[in-house]
Amino acid sequence: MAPISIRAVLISESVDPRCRAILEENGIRVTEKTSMKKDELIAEIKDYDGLVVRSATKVTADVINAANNLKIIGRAGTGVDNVDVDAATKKGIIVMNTPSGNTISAAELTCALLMSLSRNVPQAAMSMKQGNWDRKKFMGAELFGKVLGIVGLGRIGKEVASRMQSFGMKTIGYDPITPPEVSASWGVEQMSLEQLWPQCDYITVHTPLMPSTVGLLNDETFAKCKKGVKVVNCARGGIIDEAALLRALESGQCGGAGLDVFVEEPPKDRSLVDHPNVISCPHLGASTKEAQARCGEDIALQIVDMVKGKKLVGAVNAQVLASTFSQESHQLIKLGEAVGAVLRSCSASKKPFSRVQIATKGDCMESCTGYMTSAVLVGLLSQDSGCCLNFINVLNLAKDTGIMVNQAHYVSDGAAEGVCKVELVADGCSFKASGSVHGGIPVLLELSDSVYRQPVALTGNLLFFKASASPQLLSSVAGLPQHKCSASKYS
Ligand SMILES: NC(=O)c1ccc[n+]([C@@H]2O[C@H](COP(=O)([O-])OP(=O)(O)OC[C@H]3O[C@@H](n4cnc5c(N)ncnc54)[C@H](O)[C@@H]3O)[C@@H](O)[C@H]2O)c1
Ligand SMILES: O=C(O)[C@H](O)COP(=O)(O)O
Repeated sequence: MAPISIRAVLISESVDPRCRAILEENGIRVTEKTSMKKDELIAEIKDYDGLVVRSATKVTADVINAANNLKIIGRAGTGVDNVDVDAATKKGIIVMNTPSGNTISAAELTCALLMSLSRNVPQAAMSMKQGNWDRKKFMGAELFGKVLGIVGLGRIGKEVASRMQSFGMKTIGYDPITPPEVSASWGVEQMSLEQLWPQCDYITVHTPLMPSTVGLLNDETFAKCKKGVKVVNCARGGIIDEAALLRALESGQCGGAGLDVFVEEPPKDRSLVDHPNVISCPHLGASTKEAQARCGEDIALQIVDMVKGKKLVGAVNAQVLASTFSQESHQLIKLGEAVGAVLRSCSASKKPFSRVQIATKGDCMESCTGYMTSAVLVGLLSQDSGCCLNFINVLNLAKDTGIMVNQAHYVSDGAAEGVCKVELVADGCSFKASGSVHGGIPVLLELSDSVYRQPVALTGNLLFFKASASPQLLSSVAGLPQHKCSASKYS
């Protein structure tokens, strides 16, 4: 994989200064422009290869489509719901985040809200500032012995669990991916949401915002909870349905809410913020010096490592790309792309492609199974796609254009060299090619039914000439005397 060149990065939010410093130390020009409106961002983004954001910049499809040079969107933080990841993937742009940099800070704020809810700390502090001394009004309840339901048992959910266990809370939870035995090892008993709702005194959500998590707590689920349940949302606005929460607070079904995040930030509708049983923060989960230093530094280092071709860390939409950063992958990628390009030329008059079958053989090809399909498809589809094709978008493009792609790997049959065989079906005709790497150079071994006695180096410009085996014809094309030419079906 050719190194990804990043010369200019735009930072569109307040990101720790270490981010800029690290990028600049590595020869990347950095511009910081915060609080841009959408139109300003659309106008500005054209000049950059990289964009670094936090949660406030909405990197919509409009912004992405205006970004002709953009190669990376770096999120100095966890949630990427403010980035249209599908649009970025389609355009071949890497989306990268720093998912562990603010875990502890977000977990600590969640715990602070749980404690504040149990003892009315913000309301009492406000009352004191107003000159009152009201001991009765702010009667609280101990957390000790209460049940905390944690929905989403990833990084933050886990840290919240261990901290609240030290207060003597019983922690139960639900997560569709984290195995129950794993969460049990850190003291969280997993169960279905149906079982969880009625048991909880407190519920905290720690899932990403996505269609399946929008409105996890809604009118119906609130009704299944204990009367007076208290809820915390330090994940994303909308995971707890805001209108349902307000109704539950008003009816007393919900006894209090701690909110760090809102569907609209800042929220124009202040009904929740102003409710006496709600304590809220302006999205402060990651707002600590430590978290910001980690996230700012991490995103810059991840970008630099990628540019230097060292490794790819934190990419959320480029799983294939991550396996292409090893030295040995470079020649194999060239091989796949070249075999794809040869087949593209051979089948030029027979489009569209309907099926591509890729088979790799031999131990040395085992490591490339993750990216060989993408490499072949890049070679095959590059000229016709009309967009910049790369390992981030090529599988999607093949799928969108209805090309059926199969890949298989076969263990070595004793032959030392690894082989990559590709069969392409276009307009009912089949085209086949196989290649290998000899002495660091990708070579063609077979093309359709012709086997080359002398492997053909897949470098530079190649002319494939199809004719019946006739030394006279070949000598006239090559401009050489007959005795110096040998011909097969393809030469
Ligand atoms: N308030 C803040 O400033 C702040 C800071 C950091 C992160 N966050 C938010 O917190 C979220 C969680 O962060 P994390 O680092 O723990 O992420 P994570 O990916 O480690 O954990 C998320 C967990 O949610 C689980 N999940 C997915 N769908 C689910 C569902 N339907 N029901 C239950 N669980 C489900 C996943 O399996 C995963 O284990 C982020 O997506 C981000 O939006 C907010
Ligand atoms: O997802 C995150 O990382 C948090 O919500 C933090 O967002 P922020 O970087 O805008 O504070």
